[in-house]
Amino acid sequence: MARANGRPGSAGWTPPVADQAAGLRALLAGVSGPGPSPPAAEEAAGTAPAGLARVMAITSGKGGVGKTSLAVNLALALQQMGTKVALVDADMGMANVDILMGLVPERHLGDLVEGRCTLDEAICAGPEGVVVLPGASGLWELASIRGEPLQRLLQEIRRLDRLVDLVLVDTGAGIGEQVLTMLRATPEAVLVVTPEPTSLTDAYGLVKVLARSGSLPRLHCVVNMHKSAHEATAAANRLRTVARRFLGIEITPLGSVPFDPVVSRAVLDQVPLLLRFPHSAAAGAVREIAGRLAQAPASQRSRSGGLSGTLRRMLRGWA
Ligand SMILES: Nc1ncnc2c1ncn2[C@@H]1O[C@H](COP(=O)(O)OP(=O)(O)OP(=O)(O)O)[C@@H](O)[C@H]1O
Repeated sequence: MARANGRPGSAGWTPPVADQAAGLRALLAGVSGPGPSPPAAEEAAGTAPAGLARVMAITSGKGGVGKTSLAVNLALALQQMGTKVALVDADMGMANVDILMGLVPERHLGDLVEGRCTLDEAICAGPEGVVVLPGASGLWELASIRGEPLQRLLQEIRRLDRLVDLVLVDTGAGIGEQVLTMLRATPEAVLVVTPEPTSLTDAYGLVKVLARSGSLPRLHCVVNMHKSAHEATAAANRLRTVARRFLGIEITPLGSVPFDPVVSRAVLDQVPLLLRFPHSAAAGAVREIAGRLAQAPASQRSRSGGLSGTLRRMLRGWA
């Protein structure tokens, strides 16, 4: 469980205190066993086993485009709309979901992967009841676990799959091996770009590498930090058009978030934008994107099985 940072000025949400942590534990206790493993035939047929969470990566070709800010605030917006959300910080180099949410986690994903703690101990109660699995390490370690420790981990992750409706995974940026392995295994991904040519080029580069591997998630895109609606539309269209024309891949635009100085102020306060500046233009834009995301049909391709299914595919990718 996590401690709150207790920073003065962290207004806008009540940080997790003992009873919230206990509430989360109680919720997990209600999800008693690991549940049935999704049968191989079901997975091959591409039908999602009932009760397992939809999984979506939040990724980018270039760093610093606002991927983590979007992941945190999308999680909040969706939760406020009634979707139960878990946010997994899998950005190993720059794991900072906890910082943006004002949490001080005692455990993280790496501890769970290496069997040093249970899921209950690794997760934190974030604002609005978002379940947060903080990062730091754990992805490389995943590649080498086998046998009994792996089965234990999969059981724990299946509990998370049945606790929430949606798992958002904040990945690292770029085309590193960890990110690619994760994206090849993930059913859906939101590609975050800014209107800058470097961001669009790097995003296209990422899609191209994934396309060559023949295994890529259903792709959505969000244009962040735009200066005008026209600029945002032009950027989304450019990315869409080149991906369709040269790679034969569809990227569905989900909307855009304007450049808004309150985003950085919320980061400084370590309070998510949606709670610190709920009436800002950027917060409104995030809520619109969340609405579209909730409406978009979940991917049913042979990629079902919640986060535990994604994990199994990642392990096959590394094998
Ligand atoms: N819409 C926005 N308007 C203004 N500033 C923004 C906006 N979105 C993000 N930022 C700022 O951009 C910076 C980078 O954001 P963030 O850390 O979320 O990006 P990232 O893509 O996750 O970066 P990294 O690759 O380092 O993980 C932060 O200072 C954040 O406050």
